[in-house]
Amino acid sequence: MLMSSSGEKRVPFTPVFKLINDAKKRLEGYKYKIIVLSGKGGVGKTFISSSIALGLAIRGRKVAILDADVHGSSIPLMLGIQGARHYADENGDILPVEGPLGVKAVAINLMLDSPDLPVVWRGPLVSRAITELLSKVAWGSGDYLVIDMPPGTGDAAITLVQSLPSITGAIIVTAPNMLTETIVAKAVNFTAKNNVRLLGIVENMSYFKCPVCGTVFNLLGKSTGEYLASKYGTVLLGMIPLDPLINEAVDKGVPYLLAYPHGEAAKAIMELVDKIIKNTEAN
Ligand SMILES: Nc1ncnc2c1ncn2[C@@H]1O[C@H](COP(=O)(O)OP(=O)(O)OP(=O)(O)O)[C@@H](O)[C@H]1O
Repeated sequence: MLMSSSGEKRVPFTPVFKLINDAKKRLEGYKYKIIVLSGKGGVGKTFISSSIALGLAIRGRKVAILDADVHGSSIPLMLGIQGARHYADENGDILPVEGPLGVKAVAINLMLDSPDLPVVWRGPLVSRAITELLSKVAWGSGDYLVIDMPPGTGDAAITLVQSLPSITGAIIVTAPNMLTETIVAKAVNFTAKNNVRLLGIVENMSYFKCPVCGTVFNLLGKSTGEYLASKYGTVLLGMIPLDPLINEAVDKGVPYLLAYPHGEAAKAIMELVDKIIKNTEAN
């Protein structure tokens, strides 16, 4: 600690570029970093990110997940670790919370006194908080880091992408007919402008298959995933059906993929995970 000439205590100020460098170094231990984004809230981005992380762990990969959706942080809920809290080691480094199947999770929600407290921060503060968080987590090493991105394509999303070393690819989550076209276009442009490879689009809440008669209903409207993928020169990685058991599992505090491994959406998620593995590990 330093003292000013008038005797006031001074501590060194860490500039943002140093935090970004520190964050990059700390994340170098992960072979593949996948960002999951959507241009619009409520399409199931958090459900898809947490399920990809768990699915990769089911396939034997060492996985970590970052909940960067600061205002709508719900990864802990989806992983069934809502009551857990982050601790720091003796160096002050933040330790990830170990979730099911050894998935390491980092989330602002796991640092709050109560998960119900709103995070009332404006854009610049959110960006700084994310960078600072990334620069202080003892991530260790592993195969995959999945990042549930902040909603939209604004400041927080840009800062995050700039703080990550060598992003393997991005997955855009969409849902049928939710004004998808412009929203997906924005997300696609975001990846292009930030030089991130687009792995593909996932259409969530694609359809509902009646468990009794097997009839398929397009409850949210006609699927647009295939059309959007071809329009933006990418692939449709998966169509995940609506499954009421997802919220039932969340309410029970158990991840859906573990509670209902034979559920309709679980099968589609595991197919998606296998495509991700093929796509990333072959390159
Ligand atoms: N395929 C699905 N079938 C049924 N319910 C789903 C499905 N996908 C997500 N949900 C539910 O929809 C709600 C919104 O999902 P989620 O929180 O993942 O969306 P989000 O895009 O991250 O939202 P936000 O941007 O508002 O945080 C949750 O209650 C989730 O359990």
